[in-house]
Amino acid sequence: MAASIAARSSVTSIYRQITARPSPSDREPRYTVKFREPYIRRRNVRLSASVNSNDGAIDGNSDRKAPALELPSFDDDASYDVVSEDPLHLLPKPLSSAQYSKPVADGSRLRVAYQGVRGAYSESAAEKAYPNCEAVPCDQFDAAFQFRLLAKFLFVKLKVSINLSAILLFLSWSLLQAVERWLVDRAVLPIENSLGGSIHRNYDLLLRHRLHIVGEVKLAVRHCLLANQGVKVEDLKRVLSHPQALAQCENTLTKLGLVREAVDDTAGAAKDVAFQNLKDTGAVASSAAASIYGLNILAEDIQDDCDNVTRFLMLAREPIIPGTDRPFKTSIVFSLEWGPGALFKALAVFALRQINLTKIESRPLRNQPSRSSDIYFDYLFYVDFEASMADQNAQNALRHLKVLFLTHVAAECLPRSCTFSVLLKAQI
Ligand SMILES: O=C(O)C(=O)C[C@]1(C(=O)O)C=C[C@@H](O)C=C1
Repeated sequence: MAASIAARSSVTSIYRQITARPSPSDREPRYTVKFREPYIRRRNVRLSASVNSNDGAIDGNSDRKAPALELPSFDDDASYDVVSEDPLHLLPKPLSSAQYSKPVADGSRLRVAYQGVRGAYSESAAEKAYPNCEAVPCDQFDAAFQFRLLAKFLFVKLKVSINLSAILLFLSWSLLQAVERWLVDRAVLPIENSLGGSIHRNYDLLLRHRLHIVGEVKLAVRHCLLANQGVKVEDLKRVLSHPQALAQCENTLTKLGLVREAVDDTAGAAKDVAFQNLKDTGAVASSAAASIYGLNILAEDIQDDCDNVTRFLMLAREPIIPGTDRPFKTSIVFSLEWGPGALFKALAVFALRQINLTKIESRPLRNQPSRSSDIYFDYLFYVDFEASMADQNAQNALRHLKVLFLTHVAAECLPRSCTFSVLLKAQI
């Protein structure tokens, strides 16, 4: 009987000890799975693979032995491959392609929320991805929305037309909640920077929200040191900015000996400096922020590397179906049962099919009981690869991944995969 993982919001799983045991009959180690104490895994990860319960064991049967885990073979990997036209029912759902700059169905402009105030880099990213969009500034906090009923009352009952950004800011609605609650059509989320690396908090946010990646955009980020008119560099004692921006300007700020203070976004820093007419405090922000808030540019291009690029993801409520007519990129997230070479074997399913990986990131899996030895963590692996989910090759790779780690080891729905996005490179 097939059980859909997606249907389970909290998946009961079991703690297992994997031991490698040399088998007398062949030279390759065989892995046996020994179940120990049961525990509950509560994950908010959207899962869309299905698992055959005949394989055993999401029920926590403590004596069940799992079959041997086979190593991925470079000779017989084709045995996992199918050429059928419709294998998708076994696989993570294919998601999204992009709807760039198209008006929404009612003819109005696409509303794209970004975190921060006017002049933030995220605003430029929104405008780059969707040139005719209405970019909507939004609060960053991921807090629960306390005024939902009030907003519903205003919008639905009184049909009040109020400036959207004012409402979003007033209500402290988070960026991603704004999309989820249909106030905007897209959200822009910085995910990675060429100097600072991955923006981990935003990786975690991807899993906490029911949104799909529908595109990405890369933006050259050129930071300026801004101050009020008449203020000189020597007058400055502190500097305000977003933590990522402060980190990207580490060398310059260290040379200047400025005390760094983190705020929610770069443009917000510029706004604070201007509105409070601060004389001993500067801001690291864009030249656009300088002109919006009437600040002077004391220094340009102060980032540690002149090629400073941030990659932003575009998120939407609805996925769109990937095709094979253009190049696609797919993002998946999964976790692995630990054991020798587990990650190597997982990644081999892509290498075997000449599928190029463009990014791998790991994050600790939260709310997990610690393993007995206390030295192992569980991880979520985020992998981006260059293929479309409509491509048979990509489907086979994910099937292979599933066979290796779901059917054999897991009795318990591992990998807790999979796709939360497919995005279209060609249009970016
Ligand atoms: O503060 C801003 O202006 C942002 O858009 C945020 C952000 C980020 O989170 O990385 C975006 C681009 C730059 O890397 C610095 C800051």
